[in-house]
Amino acid sequence: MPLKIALPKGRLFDPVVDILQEAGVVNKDLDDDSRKLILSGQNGDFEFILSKAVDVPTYVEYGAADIGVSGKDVLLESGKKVCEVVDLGLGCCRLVVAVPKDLGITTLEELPAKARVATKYPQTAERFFNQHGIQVETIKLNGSIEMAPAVDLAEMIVDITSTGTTLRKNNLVEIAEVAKSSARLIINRVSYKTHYGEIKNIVQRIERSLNSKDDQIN
Ligand SMILES: Nc1ncnc2c1ncn2[C@@H]1O[C@H](COP(=O)(O)OP(=O)(O)OP(=O)(O)O)[C@@H](O)[C@H]1O
Ligand SMILES: O=P(O)(O)OC[C@H]1O[C@H](OP(=O)(O)OP(=O)(O)O)[C@H](O)[C@@H]1O
Repeated sequence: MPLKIALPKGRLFDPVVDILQEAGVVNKDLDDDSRKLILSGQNGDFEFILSKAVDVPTYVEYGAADIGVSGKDVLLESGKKVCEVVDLGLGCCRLVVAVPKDLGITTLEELPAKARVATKYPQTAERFFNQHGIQVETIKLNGSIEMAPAVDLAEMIVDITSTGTTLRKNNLVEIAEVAKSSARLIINRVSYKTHYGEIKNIVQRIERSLNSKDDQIN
């Protein structure tokens, strides 16, 4: 039986495939544009499941995939029970609270009571505001979150920022950091025991490859 690896389509796909190729886990080109969603590895040793990024932890938790790659942001939000084994150091971004610049708010304490927060990450946002003793109403969106305050859907947002361009272009300013995120290698808890040798070998090859890259940079 080939090991099943769930890969996120979208922005993480190419850099993740590069890492797997550098580690010698994959030695053929994988294409996420071919409409084919299950791809086989070179010697029938792996099967690659091409999933929406947000669904990878689900495939891995249920054992439909033994291994997967997911952003930490998605892992935090999903609450799925998987083993998180390697920080791949890509897809680096931060989950932040941001408000319209012209409100002049700079801290969480200045937020209006029961403010509405638009976000793709309602669980993570709720948890964060609860921890800070702030009551909010979360409104779940699936994209273009930065638009919400401008159209009076919400007073603030919790979303990913990387370069800061999207916040700036939409007249928003960050007032707090919720979490840092990067892509993680995750393993199904049962597979990690039943296929320990094979999976450990893959993990070590990826870690060695990442370390040798770090050595070349330093
Ligand atoms: N601007 C960014 N810079 C760096 N990493 C990012 C950025 N935006 C998102 N990410 C990371 O990449 C992961 C996948 O994002 P991607 O946009 O491919 O999927 P998505 O958010 O599910 O979008 P879609 O709904 O279009 O599939 C996110 O979960 C996050 O960890
Ligand atoms: O700080 P920046 O470098 O501008 O990046 C941040 C943007 O990147 C992501 O959006 P994405 O392109 O995935 O679109 P989305 O709105 O559909 O999530 C994220 O949701 C932010 O909107």
